[in-house]
Amino acid sequence: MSAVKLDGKATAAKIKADLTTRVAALKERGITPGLGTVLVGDDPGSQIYVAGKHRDCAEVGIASIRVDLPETATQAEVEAVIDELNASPECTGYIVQLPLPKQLDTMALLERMDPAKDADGLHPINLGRLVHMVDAPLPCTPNGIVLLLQEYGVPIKGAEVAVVGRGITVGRSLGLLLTRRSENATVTLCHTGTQDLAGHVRRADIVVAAAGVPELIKRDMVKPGAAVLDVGVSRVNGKIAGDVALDVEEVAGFLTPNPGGVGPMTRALLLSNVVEAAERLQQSASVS
Ligand SMILES: Nc1nc(=O)c2c([nH]1)NC[C@@H]1CN(c3ccc(C(=O)N[C@@H](CCC(=O)O)C(=O)O)cc3)C=[N+]21
Repeated sequence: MSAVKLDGKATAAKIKADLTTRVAALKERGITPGLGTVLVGDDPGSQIYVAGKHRDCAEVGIASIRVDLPETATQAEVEAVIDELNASPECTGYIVQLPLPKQLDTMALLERMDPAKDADGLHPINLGRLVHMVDAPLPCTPNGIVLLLQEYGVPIKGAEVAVVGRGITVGRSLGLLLTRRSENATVTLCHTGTQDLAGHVRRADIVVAAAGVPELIKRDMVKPGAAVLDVGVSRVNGKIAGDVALDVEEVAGFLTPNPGGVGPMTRALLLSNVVEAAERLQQSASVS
């Protein structure tokens, strides 16, 4: 047996085509969506991701504003950039690339952002709204994972889902998303303190591997026919190493390629958050 490919690249292209139309409509009404990125330091991986985000923006007609700070940047320096982006009418949404260098207080910086411009959906107010199950910009990777499953008709309602990894950007947020009434999945959130990882993964209809440990999910841990999503972006000898072993392909019913799976979806949903923020701006401008 071989798994159906959950093609994130193709699904992201469809999302971007829709966004291109909406961006054109916004521009006709005098609003140009603009994404800001704040990158601190010179981690090569982060440089690649940020460059990719600006390319994506150009592709759908979103303006972009790139702010790069040195590895040694102080809290006050990053705060000044955040204040500027909060105030800038050209910037309708922005992200602070994570992780930040150790000297910086990530939580204080996230809290300083205007939640209405939070393109990552990681501002504590917006994550709080997700906990409360009310409308808010959603974290991009979890949102992309749900849309990819829906695109391929993988049932979410009632499914047993093993999420491996409890990071804010993926695991923890995805648990919140999948357990909303509209998704109604049953989620087991596994982490480094989990006693029997293989046991939890084996019961799952959907496995999301977001631990950042190469080949953590092995073939004999996967229930035949399960949908497996690989969020791993570790680099081994310069090549992307996912959290899922390659031969999982032989037992899974659905599998994301990596690259070409979850990554492109994350990027498309970032653009979607920027467009939605601009559309809300346009709506509030037209009623007042
Ligand atoms: N505030 C913040 N928001 C983020 O969304 C965020 C972040 N910080 N820090 C780092 C992670 C990582 N991340 C990726 C996004 C796209 C790909 C992606 O598109 N990858 C391509 C391959 C690209 C390559 O070859 O390197 C693919 O999967 O096909 C990968 C990784 C977003 N992150």
